[in-house]
Amino acid sequence: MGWWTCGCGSELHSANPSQPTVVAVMASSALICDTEQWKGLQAHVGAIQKTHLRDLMDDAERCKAMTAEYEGIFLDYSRQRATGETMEKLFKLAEAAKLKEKIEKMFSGDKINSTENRSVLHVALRAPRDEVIKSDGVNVVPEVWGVKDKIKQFSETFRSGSWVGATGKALTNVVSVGIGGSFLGPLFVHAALQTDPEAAESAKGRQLRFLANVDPVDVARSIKDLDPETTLVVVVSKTFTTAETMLNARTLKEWIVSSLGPDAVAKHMIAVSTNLELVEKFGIDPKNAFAFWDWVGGRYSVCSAVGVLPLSLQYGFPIVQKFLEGAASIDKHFRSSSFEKNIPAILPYSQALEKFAPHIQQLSMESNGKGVSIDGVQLSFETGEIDFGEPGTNGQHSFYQLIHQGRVIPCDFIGVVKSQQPVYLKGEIVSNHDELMSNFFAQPDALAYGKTPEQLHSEKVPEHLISHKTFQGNRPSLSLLLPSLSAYEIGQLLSIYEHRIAVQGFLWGINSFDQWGVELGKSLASQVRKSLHASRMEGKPVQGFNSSTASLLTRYLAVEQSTPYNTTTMPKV
Ligand SMILES: O=P(O)(O)OC[C@H]1O[C@](O)(CO)[C@@H](O)[C@@H]1O
Repeated sequence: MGWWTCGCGSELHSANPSQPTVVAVMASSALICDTEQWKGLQAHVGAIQKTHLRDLMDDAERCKAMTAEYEGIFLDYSRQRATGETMEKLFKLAEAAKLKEKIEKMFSGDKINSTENRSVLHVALRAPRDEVIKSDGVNVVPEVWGVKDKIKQFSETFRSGSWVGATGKALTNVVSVGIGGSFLGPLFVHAALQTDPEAAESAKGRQLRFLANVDPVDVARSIKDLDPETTLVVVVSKTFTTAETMLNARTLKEWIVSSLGPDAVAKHMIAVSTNLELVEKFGIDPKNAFAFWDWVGGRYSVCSAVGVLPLSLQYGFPIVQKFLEGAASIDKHFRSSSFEKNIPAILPYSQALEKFAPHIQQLSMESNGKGVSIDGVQLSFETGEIDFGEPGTNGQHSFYQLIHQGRVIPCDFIGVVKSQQPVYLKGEIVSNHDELMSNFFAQPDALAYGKTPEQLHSEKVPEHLISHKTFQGNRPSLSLLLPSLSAYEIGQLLSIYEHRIAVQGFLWGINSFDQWGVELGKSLASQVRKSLHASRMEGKPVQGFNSSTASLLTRYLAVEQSTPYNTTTMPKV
């Protein structure tokens, strides 16, 4: 597994400075930007912008101080445009935002997702069996372990070959159907485990695939070369109403039924949901349904049956349990360490972001892309980040030019000391992993230092191309170095970023756990769906849309599709 870089659109201190009255203690509906601490930080940051990272990096004491370590995970944030004074001011800001209290409320099951009146308890999903975490006065940990025990048992039966399909054959392939949080988290963990030697050994002879997008081409990809006889479909949906997931689930049901008959569904389809009634209505045996709870946000659900079930089918429960233990270790660190030493609590100050997987993109952008405070007050500063990234050196051959000489985009570099798959070729200067990591160590300095006009002169760059802005550097980043990347560290990494995103939301004073925005697109798609149906089936003209959408739809409908509407057609690939 390599390393990733990440970007975002803004920095904390670029918030709009025109704020109303200064208040020292925040009233419940006051914005964080109205506090003295925010304004003090803003003024300080304005001053620090004048100091180049080259000069900040000259101070070895400062560099040493701007690090944190936990269980061998090492964070170096010295390439942030910040000093010890900045950090003090940030921690004061955290106090003003009541960060400690908010973290405690999350762990204690308070209904901090106030718009949905829900606790936010993904930490309970990885809590040890004897821990007590209450929501609505009820300890949820035994319920969590009840589902985990059921998954353990089911996955052992499945993997041992005792669970047989409709034709008596053992099942070796799993297609997990789900989208958003019901897909991206499990995909990330699967991608990371796939190359871990221990996990790979456990997964020998098995396949785990995902079907998320509603494009029929993706259906074709997900079942290419699979035989329904040896395939198990896991339908994963918190609500069991998501249009894309349900259509994909019905499509794979048809794939199974048309080949093995209707009774095969009981052996070839299982589900994960909070809505067990709808699971049963769909035709899945309730015995083969795995529950989770409304206090688990979709995008925070990878540690529930959403991830634990498909991953246990592929890798076995013991490996997945190690992943959960890794996440739990960070939960403990996050809850109990002082902010100065607290890795997830320090990360957000950098305002850089990761995309070690598209999972983190959803986690961050769906959580913190908000325009009002948790009390509904319009924000006068921007929240949220635009997150993107690439594994290893891929980004270097793609978007890094923008980061080096174009916009300032703070980055996180995530590296691993021990490769999952070490390679060394006799005669090569370095091992393949050292080659990868050479770039991990070099890029942050290239971003921080850039090139001075003197250097450019000595490189004989034509005079007219040289200015202090040619390659100015001063681009912030942070480096996170993990000892290795086994299931345990994968869990740790996940938990670090989950908490990092929560801290950002707590500081900004927003609700990171609702997602009203995405609902609008869904309801508009539903109008289009009705219109397409009416036009295709009843020849009705396109109506009720603006002229642009109407003409796009008319153009789309003008071309006859190769799938007639009244017969079932399946992918041919
Ligand atoms: O698990 P469900 O209910 O199918 O929802 C899938 C995804 O849709 C969203 O609600 C919106 O994209 C996500 O928050 C969620 O992860």
